[in-house]
Amino acid sequence: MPGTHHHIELSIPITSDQHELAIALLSMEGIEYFQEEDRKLLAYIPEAEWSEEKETAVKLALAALPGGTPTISTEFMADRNWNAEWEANLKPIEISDRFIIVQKKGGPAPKPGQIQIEINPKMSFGTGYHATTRLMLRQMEDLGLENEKIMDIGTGTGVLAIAARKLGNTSPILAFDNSSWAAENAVENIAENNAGDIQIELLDAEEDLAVNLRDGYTLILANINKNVIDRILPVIRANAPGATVLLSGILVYDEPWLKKLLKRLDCEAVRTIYEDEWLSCLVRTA
Ligand SMILES: C[S@@+](CC[C@H](N)C(=O)[O-])C[C@H]1O[C@@H](n2cnc3c(N)ncnc32)[C@H](O)[C@@H]1O
Repeated sequence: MPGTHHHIELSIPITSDQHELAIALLSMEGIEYFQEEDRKLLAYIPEAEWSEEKETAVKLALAALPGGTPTISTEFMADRNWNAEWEANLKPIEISDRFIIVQKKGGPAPKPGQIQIEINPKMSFGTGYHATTRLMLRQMEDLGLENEKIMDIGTGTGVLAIAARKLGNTSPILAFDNSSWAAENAVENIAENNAGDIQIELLDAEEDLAVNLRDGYTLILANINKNVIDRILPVIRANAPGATVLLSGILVYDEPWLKKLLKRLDCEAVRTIYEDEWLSCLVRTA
């Protein structure tokens, strides 16, 4: 894939009980890559997106933390082998009785009936360490998605597409992301899990959705964020009538906004589940 992946690392000195809130606040600023450490949170922004305005926006967002904006330090991070660094930090994470996510090398044996997904996340989102991913996986468990034609919007590590295959889905899956890093990583994770025949593309949901939806997807997975969902749900409603849409990446504080959006689009919230300050909503578009 072309392009480099230089990043700015923000080091935010906060205790781990503040990580979830800080991640939520920063994700509203479009920041999606985090690493949680003992006494700090590290956040990564592509170099091209870092500016004085962005720095001000980050500081303003973090002002909502108890104690106010912490002193943030920044460091330029040249493209490098994130793989090894993430692997060193990751621990297996049990999503439910049905799913456990392990890093590439090893992990505990799954319980009877439990599905093991191996994720080597590099810098992509979707390690299972974030509540929004866990909520998606838990929603998917009992959907009976064997024959659904699935579109996975913002696939990150590819974790949801892989999970769908491991739940017995055998129909076409299109998984895409607008980050080349994620798209590359998803391809590797799919191979690692022998979850073949998943089409991975570098696409932007806000530009390329309508044309791809014409292929007749019946289940659309979208763990993204409020702003993108606000713009793409009407496109899904118009171009994939009757499809089921599984949403995540929405803060509980934004549930009233979601309800209004669904009402406006004449969609039904079939099941909403929660973890920490996040929710996932299963939506029927007709
Ligand atoms: C919250 S992560 C979800 C990753 C994974 N699906 C999961 O559930 O863990 C959101 C992903 O959406 C991607 N993304 C954000 N905006 C997008 C857009 N407009 N089009 C395509 N992908 C987008 C990000 O690069 C990121 O990988």
